[in-house]
Amino acid sequence: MGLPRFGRPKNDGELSSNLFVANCGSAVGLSDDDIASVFCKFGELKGVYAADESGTRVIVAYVEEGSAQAALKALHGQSCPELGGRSLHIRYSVLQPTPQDQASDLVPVSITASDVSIPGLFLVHDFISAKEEEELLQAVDCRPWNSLSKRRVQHYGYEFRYDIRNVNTRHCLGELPSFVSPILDRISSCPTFENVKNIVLDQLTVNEYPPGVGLSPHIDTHSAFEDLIFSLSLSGPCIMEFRRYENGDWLPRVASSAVAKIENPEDQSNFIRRAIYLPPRSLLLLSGEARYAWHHYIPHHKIDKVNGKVIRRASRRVSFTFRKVREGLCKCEFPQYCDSRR
Ligand SMILES: O=C(O)CCC(=O)C(=O)O
Ligand SMILES: [Fe+2]
Repeated sequence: MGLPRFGRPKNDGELSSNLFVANCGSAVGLSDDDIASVFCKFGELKGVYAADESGTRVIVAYVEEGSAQAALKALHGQSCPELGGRSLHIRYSVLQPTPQDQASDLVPVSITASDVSIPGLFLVHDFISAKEEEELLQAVDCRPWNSLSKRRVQHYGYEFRYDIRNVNTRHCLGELPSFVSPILDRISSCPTFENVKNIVLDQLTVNEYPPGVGLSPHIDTHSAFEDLIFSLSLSGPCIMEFRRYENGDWLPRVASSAVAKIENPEDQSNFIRRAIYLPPRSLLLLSGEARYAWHHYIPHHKIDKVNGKVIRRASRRVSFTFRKVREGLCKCEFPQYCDSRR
């Protein structure tokens, strides 16, 4: 089972026993226990949960609505001395059904990219051997991991900043490590991928997902990265789902007005969905429409259903995502999803 999911109340003025609290969390050095020790003064707590992957937003869930009301009144907009003097932004939040979990059983999971039928999406099975997989895992395991709220990451080339969903192009961390050179060479000579020969991939994000942990729906920021995004899956399988929203929805992640939509993407206009199974050692390419116009995400499941077969997530999945940092504005054909056009 994934973590409980919360969203903005449907009606203004609707009370709830849960609070969405922004500006505190693990990314600013405050543990769930630190936060609980402040909020428990207003009533019995059910728990403190990460609201998203930012590490700066949490859900504080009370047993009683009155406790949430009292905490909101006392703490909203105030700087909180027990939490390092941080000024908390608080609103009500309601528990959502888990549409991602339920609906993923309804969307058929394709094994091949041609079955998914999204232009620009490619999948190559067995792109690397089991020995190469082992070597890549060993290489990253002897380097330091950065812990996010639910998964660990490593960045090479340029650091990816989750708060702005972008990279700092002025801060280059150096070349990509030599242990990925054979992979990069193979990508440039792989006949499945057109137009790749002249592209120098210069940013690598390594993600390590424990079982049951996925990734929220997102489009990699257009202005941050060029067209081709490669993701190599190692160690364990997962499914990746895709959503194409009718109206587009590029939103800056840092704007407070965007929070509800990010927290609860189901609130947005209608979307169509597809899914693909990503086995270990496969290489996925998102390009063109698949990269620019479809949200991709990994459901927070411990078990995936693929063609009626139950597939258990392994003790971890590690992915290597290779991208090319963009210089200048994005000029894609999908302005409704593009931050360069806002
Ligand atoms: O883990 C993956 O395969 C995808 C990662 C991803 O979408 C991202 O880092 O933007
Ligand atoms: Fe992504």
